[in-house]
Formats: sequence, C-alpha cells, structure tokens
Amino acid sequence: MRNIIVGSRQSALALTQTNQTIQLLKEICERNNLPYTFEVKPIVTRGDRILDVTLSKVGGKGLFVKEIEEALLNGQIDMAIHSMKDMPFELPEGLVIGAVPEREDPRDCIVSRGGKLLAELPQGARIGTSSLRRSAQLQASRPDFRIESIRGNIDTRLRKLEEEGFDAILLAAAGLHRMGWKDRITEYLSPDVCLPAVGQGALAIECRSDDSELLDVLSRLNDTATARAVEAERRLLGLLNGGCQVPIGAYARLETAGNADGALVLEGLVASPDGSKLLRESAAGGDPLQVGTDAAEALLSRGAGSLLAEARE
Ligand SMILES: NCc1[nH]cc(CCC(=O)O)c1CC(=O)O
Repeated sequence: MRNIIVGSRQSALALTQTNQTIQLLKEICERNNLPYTFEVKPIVTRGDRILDVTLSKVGGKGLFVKEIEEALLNGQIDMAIHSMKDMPFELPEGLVIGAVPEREDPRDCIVSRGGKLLAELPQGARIGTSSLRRSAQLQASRPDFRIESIRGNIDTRLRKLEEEGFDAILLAAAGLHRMGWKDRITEYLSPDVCLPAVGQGALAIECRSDDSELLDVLSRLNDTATARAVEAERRLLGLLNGGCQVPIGAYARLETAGNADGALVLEGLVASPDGSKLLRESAAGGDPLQVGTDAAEALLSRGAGSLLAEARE
C-alpha cells in the first residue's frame, strides 16, 4: 500500500479540482485492484499572497505553479493538479505531466447582473476582466464597453460583480462548472467571439519523471483527445513566446468527434491589447506539434510578432 500525497493550492477551485481528480483516481484504483490511497496537502504559493499586485510584474502565472513544483522535487508531495492554462511552457528538469484528463467546457462565459446577454448590455457597460485576451476580443466587437480589472478567485470575482457595480464579468466556464455554479452563467461565448486561452478547461497532473509507479496509475486517467489538443495549443504558445500576459488565444478540437486519434483543427489568435487588431489563423492535421507550428507560423507571417511586441511594452 502506498499513500500518494497530492499538493494543492488552497483556493476553492484548486481544492475542488484536486478532490474531483482524486475521486477519479480512487475509482481507477478500485476497478484495477491497485494498492494506492491519496491524501491532500494544501500549499500556499507566492502567487496567492500577492494577488493585489499585477501578476505579470512579479513573475506571471508561473508563480502559482513554482512552489508546488519545488514541493514535488523535494519529495514533500508526489503529484499536483494544475489548471492547464496556468502551466508555464517549460517544466523543470525531473518533472512531467503524467496525465491530461478529459477537458471541461473550454469556453469563456459572461456572468451579468440582471441576466443581460452580451448583446443586451447597455452602451458603455462596465465589464470586469483582467485578461488581455478577453478584453481585446470583447473590445473588438464592442469598443464602447469600459473594461476594468477584477482580481481574485472565482468566488471573489462573483462577489465583486455585485459589490463593485460591474454590469458583467468574464470567466472561464470550466471553473464555474467544476464549482457547481453553472447556474450563475448568463451566456457562453462561442470561440468565434472569444477564443479561449491555451489549455483552458483542461487540467495537468504533474509528478516526478522517475515515479514510474504513479505514472502508470496516471496514464489510465489520460484523455488522448484532450492531451493532443493541448499539445497543439501549447506548441503555438511556445512559438509565439507567450509565457507572459499577452493577448493570445488558441483552441484545438477533433475534426471528427469521437475519433481521438484523428485530425485536429486548431485556431489561434493574437490581438493588440485594445482589440483594434485581431489576427486569427487556423491549421489542421494529424500531428499536434505540426498543427501548432503551422498555426503559429501563419500568425507570425501576418505580423503577430509586432502585435506581441506592442503588448509587452
Ligand atoms: N486565470 C485563472 C484561472 N485559471 C484556471 C481557471 C479556471 C478555468 C480553467 O481551468 O481553464 C481560472 C479562472 C478563470 O479564468 O476564470
């Protein structure tokens, strides 16, 4: 019998994702007669302590992940469940993504006060989001919206919607689904309107690369279609050097639903921060890395490089 220690940030979403994943792993162990138990170990990261500072100024989203990775490397924990979209492009030596479970809904959504749909929001409506990707795409169709930064975990943002008088906020549907708060969603935004972030809705289960015992268990939770889609999206991100906060979106899906090993269709987007310029390109094919490369090169050949340089200034 081996007790596997699972590190988790303390946010409600992180703990929920961790517990839901452990539940699936427990079922796998039961079905296959595998001798493992799982225990959650909460970890406070630097990213959690400095939410009031602009994250990009203090090291970006990777902050949430870094301390968890240190705990993995020094053996305090054995595995960790991250939101894929918070994963930096490169993993430290000695760690791997052992499984990518089936993806939740990848779309963004709006939660509005009074249940107004996007098209019904008044001229000059105040919209809360801290994501350049979301604000650029929204401003492209509605330059009248006043976009304001909103920080904190999902529960904090939902509270701020009411308390700070926003007309609407933008969130990832996946977080709300996982929390059991689907009924708060006013409207799902189609990827044609708001292309999701790389990896949005997917999870990454990270562990030590030499832990073959655990890797064997995790492999049973891997979802081929999601893993391939995310591989394509992350290749695009890597080629556009999108590690920091830049307006990049990417979403890959199977060309034929159900054919997990078949062709992928990847859409990529790079925007200027104010949404005045949006570049969108797509690529398709069977090799996720090639599809990611093709879409990134198509974007770069249309001037994505200078748009990104503008955003980083
Ligand atoms: N940026 C923070 C973050 N990281 C992961 C999620 C949940 C959605 C997901 O797992 O993709 C969220 C909240 C949000 O963007 O609304």
